[in-house]
Amino acid sequence: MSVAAPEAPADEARPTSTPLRSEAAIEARGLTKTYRVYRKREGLLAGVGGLFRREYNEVHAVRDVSFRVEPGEMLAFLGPNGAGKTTTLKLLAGLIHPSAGEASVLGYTPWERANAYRRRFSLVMGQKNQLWWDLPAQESFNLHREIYNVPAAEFSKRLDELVDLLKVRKLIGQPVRELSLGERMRMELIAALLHAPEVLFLDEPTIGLDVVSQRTVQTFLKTYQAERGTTVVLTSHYMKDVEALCERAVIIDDGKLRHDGPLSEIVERFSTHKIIELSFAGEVPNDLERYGTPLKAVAPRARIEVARAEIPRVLADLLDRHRIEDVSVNDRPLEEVIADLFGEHDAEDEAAERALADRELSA
Ligand SMILES: Nc1ncnc2c1ncn2[C@@H]1O[C@H](COP(=O)(O)OP(=O)(O)OP(=O)(O)O)[C@@H](O)[C@H]1O
Repeated sequence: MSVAAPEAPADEARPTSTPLRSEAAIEARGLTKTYRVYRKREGLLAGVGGLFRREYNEVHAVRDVSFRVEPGEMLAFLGPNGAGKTTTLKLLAGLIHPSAGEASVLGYTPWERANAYRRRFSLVMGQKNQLWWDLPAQESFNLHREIYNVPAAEFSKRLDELVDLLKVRKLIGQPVRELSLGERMRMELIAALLHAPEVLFLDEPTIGLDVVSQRTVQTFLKTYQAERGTTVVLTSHYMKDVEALCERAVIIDDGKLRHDGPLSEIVERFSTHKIIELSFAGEVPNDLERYGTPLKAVAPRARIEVARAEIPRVLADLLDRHRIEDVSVNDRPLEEVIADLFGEHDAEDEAAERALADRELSA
């Protein structure tokens, strides 16, 4: 006689879809999200008609994206504005359903929204305030303790460590609306980490922060992640965050995956130019444009940006025509390569402006 095993409570149930390969902390396969956006038609008549027969446009936010994140890895998830980064993170956090494809995070299908999964990850969005605006952060932390069922002793210990690491002990009793953007982001991070998630999705955690706060957040994330082995997916427009924290990057553009590999390969793969640095024995010649684009430098040194394919010819020409004491050929900084790739030369200004507008809206 066989006895049916009692059914696991829906909450705790593991995903029922076909298990994906291996023990990756996160795996996305063919992840696709298409939004349907109501198309408003011009004119009164058309508007009235639209009440009866709605027309929609499709926005292909994420198209057939596949990648893996290993346990304990910190992955940079990069792309220009509107590339589909936030949508991907929302899918992985189970906030929205995909139009097609599969994903597995810690063995769960995110959009099945098992409570057991919710307790094991956190999503921090730099542009969204998740704490109670009018209450001290401490109150929001207490609420998180209740929601996530964190035992009191563990909660106190973690909170103690986090406030020290993020240097906000004196501020946790102050209403959140009185905090600076940098202080508020540190509180957001604390709230996100109080239940010790194994996976952390960070969407622009340093957006709009001043350089000092940016560095505090970076240092904190680095220390915390190294100690806890948390798996992190980080989106950021600040390449300094990315360079400080991640070794591997996935790049998406227009919803499609364009690169998945070491950060160092990005420069190799996408940089069309290199920089020749020269130290002249005499005067710096005034016809450097013939070799490429001269960059700022102090005599007797000079820097020229030169197309990669031209480097051997330009070097030979320079050495032939001038007395040169020292020469080196260097890659362009990652920040510049990414900015070119995304056509976002003023990404930092743009990000700061967006954060400011966001702050004004929520104030
Ligand atoms: N709820 C929605 N309804 C319709 N379209 C949406 C919705 N959310 C996002 N989109 C669109 O999907 C595309 C991808 O947006 P998403 O926010 O994922 O990009 P992103 O890479 O995070 O951009 P950013 O760096 O600017 O935050 C964009 O064209 C955006 O306008």
